[in-house]
Amino acid sequence: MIRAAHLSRHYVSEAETVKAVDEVDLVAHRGEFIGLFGHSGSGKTTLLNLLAGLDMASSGELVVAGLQLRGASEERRIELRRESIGMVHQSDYLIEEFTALENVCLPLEARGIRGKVAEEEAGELLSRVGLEGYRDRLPRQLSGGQRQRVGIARALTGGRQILLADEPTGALDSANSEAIFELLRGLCDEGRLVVVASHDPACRRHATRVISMLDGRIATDVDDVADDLVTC
Ligand SMILES: Nc1ncnc2c1ncn2[C@@H]1O[C@H](COP(=O)(O)OP(=O)(O)OP(=O)(O)O)[C@@H](O)[C@H]1O
Repeated sequence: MIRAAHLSRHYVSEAETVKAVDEVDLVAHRGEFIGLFGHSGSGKTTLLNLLAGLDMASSGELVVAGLQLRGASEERRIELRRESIGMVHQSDYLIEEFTALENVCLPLEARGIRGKVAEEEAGELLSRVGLEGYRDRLPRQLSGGQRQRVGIARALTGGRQILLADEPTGALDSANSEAIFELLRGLCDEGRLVVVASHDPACRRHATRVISMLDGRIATDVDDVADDLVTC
C-alpha cells in the first residue's frame, strides 16, 4: 500500500539545509502495524506528512494506495486522503459542540453521505472502537481515551484502509495507551495498514514491525522484526 524509494524532504534555507527525511526506502503492506520510533526531530512527523500527501518530497519516489505522489495535484492528494488515508493526532480535534456520532459523521457528509446512511456507518464505527453506548455524548463527556477512539472511528470513515497516527497516545495514561494500541492492532488484523509515530513502549509491543529513524534516515533497530527494512 506504500512504496517509497530514496524519499527525501530537505528544508533549505540560507543558513542551513535540514534533512528531515533523507533517502528513505520503505515498503508497507496491508495488515501491518508499523511503529515509527526515533528521538525528537528524527523525522517521524515529516515522513507521516509525506505519506499522507500533506507535504511534498524534495526528491525520490512515493506511491500510496496506487497514487504516484510525485507531481500529483493537490486535488488528487486531497482525494487520496478522502478515499484511502485516515489521520490521527495527539490532539483529537473533535468538535466540542457535536456528539461523538456527529463528529464521526462529519467526513461522511463531506463525501455527500448524509442522514440515516451516515449515522449507520458512524454508529458501526463507534461500536468497532468500543464506544457503542457513547454515540450521543459530547466530547467533554468522554475520557481522553474515549475521545481518541472517536478520532480513530472518524479516521476510518469511508472504508479508508491506511491509518497514519502521530503520537496518538501522547496525552493518555498507560492503561488507555495500551487499549488504543490494542485497538490499532485489531484494525491491522482486519487488513488495514497502520503506521504510528510514537515514543510509547506499548506501541513497540503491539507493532508487527518497528522502524527507527535517526536524522531523517531509517536506522537498524535491535528489536526490529522486519526483514524488508532498508538499512541506510
Ligand atoms: N518547516 C520546517 N522548516 C525547517 N525545518 C523543519 C521544518 N519542519 C520540521 N523541520 C525539521 O525537520 C526535522 C524533523 O522534524 P519532525 O517534526 O519530522 O521530527 P519528529 O521525529 O516528528 O520529532 P518529534 O518526535 O519531536 O515530533 C527536525 O530537525 C525539524 O526541526
